[in-house]
Amino acid sequence: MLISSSMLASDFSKLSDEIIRMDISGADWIHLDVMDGHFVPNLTFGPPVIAAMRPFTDKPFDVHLMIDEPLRYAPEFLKAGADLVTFHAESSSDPDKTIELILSGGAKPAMAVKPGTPARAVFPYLDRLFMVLVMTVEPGFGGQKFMPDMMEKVKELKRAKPDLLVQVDGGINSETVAEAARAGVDVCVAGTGIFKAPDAAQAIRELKAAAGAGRE
Ligand SMILES: O=C(CO)[C@@H](O)[C@H](O)COP(=O)(O)O
Repeated sequence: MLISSSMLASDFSKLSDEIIRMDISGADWIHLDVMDGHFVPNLTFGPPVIAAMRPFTDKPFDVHLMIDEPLRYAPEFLKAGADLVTFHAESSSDPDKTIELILSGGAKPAMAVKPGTPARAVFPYLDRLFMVLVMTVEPGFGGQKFMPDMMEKVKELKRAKPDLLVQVDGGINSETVAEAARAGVDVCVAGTGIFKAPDAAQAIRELKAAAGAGRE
């Protein structure tokens, strides 16, 4: 199980230290939640802040765009150093054009579905997607409860394309990570469970161990 640590739960007053802390704690990817106040009822950060964080780690930047117009803004996120760009099936941008743009910028494209959106919304694009993100909470805020019903979507996606990476995001802890692993999830986003733990490295190790046990 890969762990993508969500900077949404970090201390924003010391982002460079927090990135370094995740780097040395064993996070596989750094998850960056971009919210525009329209697509979701919250605002976070944009390309300049991501570009400022970029020099502090070589780990992949996993940028989750919770914005209305990913096609319009994706070039700025590519320039800021995004390695993966995830946009939502519910956004107003054309998915084919958005995928093309991300690929032409040298990054990996992914699509996300909110809890109320069926997995089949991304089926037409699966052949060009590196990953699908199944939201396990309503996007917008950290610290919410994992929705176990979403595991059906994970299984459906894996049946449709077995080598697709499936990511889940929201409410991940040592119990829910095992449930996700059993369903076939490859990447878990975790914010609160890592940043608020007394020892982030231990929290990441525990998540990975629990996922391993869940798969057995
Ligand atoms: O995208 C989001 C929320 O919209 C997530 O990345 C959360 O930030 C995950 O946080 P926790 O549930 O682990 O606190």
